[in-house]
Amino acid sequence: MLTEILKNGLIVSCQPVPGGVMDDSPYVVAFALAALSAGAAGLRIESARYVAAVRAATDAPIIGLIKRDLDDSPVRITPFLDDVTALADAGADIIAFDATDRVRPASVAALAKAVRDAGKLSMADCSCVEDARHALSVGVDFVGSTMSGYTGGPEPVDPDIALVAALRELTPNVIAEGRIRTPEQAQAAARAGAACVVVGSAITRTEHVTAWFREALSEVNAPAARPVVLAIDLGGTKTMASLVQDGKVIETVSIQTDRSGSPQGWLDAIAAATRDWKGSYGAVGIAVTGAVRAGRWRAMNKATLGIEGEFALEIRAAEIFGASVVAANDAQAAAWGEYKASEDRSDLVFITVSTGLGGGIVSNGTLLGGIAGHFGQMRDPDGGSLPLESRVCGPWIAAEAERLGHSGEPRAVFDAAVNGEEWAGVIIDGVARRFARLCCDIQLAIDPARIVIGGGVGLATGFMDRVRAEITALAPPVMPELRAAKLGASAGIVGIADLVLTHKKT
Ligand SMILES: CC(=O)N[C@H](C=O)[C@@H](O)[C@H](O)[C@H](O)COP(=O)(O)O
Repeated sequence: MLTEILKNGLIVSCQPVPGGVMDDSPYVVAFALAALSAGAAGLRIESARYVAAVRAATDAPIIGLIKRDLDDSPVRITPFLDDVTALADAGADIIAFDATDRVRPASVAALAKAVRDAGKLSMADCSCVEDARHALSVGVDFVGSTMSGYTGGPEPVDPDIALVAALRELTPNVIAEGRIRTPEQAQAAARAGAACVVVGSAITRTEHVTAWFREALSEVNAPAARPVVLAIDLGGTKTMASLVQDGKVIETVSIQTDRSGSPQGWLDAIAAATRDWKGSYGAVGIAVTGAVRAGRWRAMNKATLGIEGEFALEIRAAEIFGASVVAANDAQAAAWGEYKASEDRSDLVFITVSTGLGGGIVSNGTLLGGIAGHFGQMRDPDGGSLPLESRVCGPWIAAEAERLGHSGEPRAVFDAAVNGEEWAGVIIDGVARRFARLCCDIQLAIDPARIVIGGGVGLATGFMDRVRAEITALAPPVMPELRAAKLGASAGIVGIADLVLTHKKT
């Protein structure tokens, strides 16, 4: 009977802004009667007090709920069994309760039973299909999309029509609810299979509707702001986060990367360090050590940063930062930064040599994604099973120096080489020779117009000259054109910030 009345109907949720000027019985009753006079099929009313007041004014179907803010549970909508009784006594026909899978004082099954025992119908406010499946298995009468978008992460703007459609696969008793703000969205929900549609804020929260219009108007008059990007460079020892606008770094924070931590922990730490910037950026770019493919991150060398399996970096970061996210390998991002920093639009290979050896390739104006440019993982013909980067990096220079009884500081080894100390020259030349071979191989494989070199070792005094000398000695068919990187440590930050705006997903 009730199901028939509500079929294809509009339910108006009359929930004033808590503590607002309309948060009083006469307003709630007036909203309810006004909605019914215009053809609403039912009402959704919060609190036993307001349910009783509306029930005294109309016989129309009422979905009742009680909202509570609990210390020990995130569940807000009708958390207690006593709430069910209070709503039933106040005259609700349908009793709605949160049916999400979270820490809660009363189980979904117990609430459904309490509603049944009170002789009322139940509505499970769900956030996903699993919530609904469970709620139906314990005998609820209606499932609603009410909680979609409210169980963590940023609040979406649009209604979850896909969830409505998915709920319809489980039962015909689907109520679409949440962020339905236009007649077109209500139609979309009905077309997706909703038996009835709840509209709240758009009809009965004057403050919200006013703010929507005010914000829309202020956008028209605001000067065309250049987008600000939160750019993050997550490395094996240090993580940098900057606000970047128009290729310029506005502000930067730096934190240690907790190497024993996890990707989720690293993102949480960045979110905490950049908390004050929330709201001042519109998109997020993350450059990471390791490989990124289709937004998913995995380690290439677990010694640099250990990640178990694959991590859904773009999706998780979007949840945490509340903005769209583009992720890329750090050296690829730096390659893109160097490409954009120069006027030259010819193909470029970027190689960075520091604690490891990484790189990126820009071909035909496009940054190649996936593992393209992971030169450090290529085989060293004289290095046995070790990857090339284990003998073309700062730590190897330091280890060799120590083995020969000298200071294990790469910079000191370079200084000694510049000063003509033979032991140091031998170490650096060994690195330069392997690096020169790599450059010649890259030239044969990709034939870039230039190879841009960065990193603490790559840009150390005298290194590029030694590499050029080694290349000349190899007499390759085409001489690679070596150039020094321009951006230094900010290349990754600037590059990923630009990738975000050009949406160059890797
Ligand atoms: C998540 C939650 O607590 N939702 C509550 C449920 O009763 C209300 O605050 C919403 O106003 C109601 O769901 C209608 O949605 P909208 O106001 O977006 O049309």
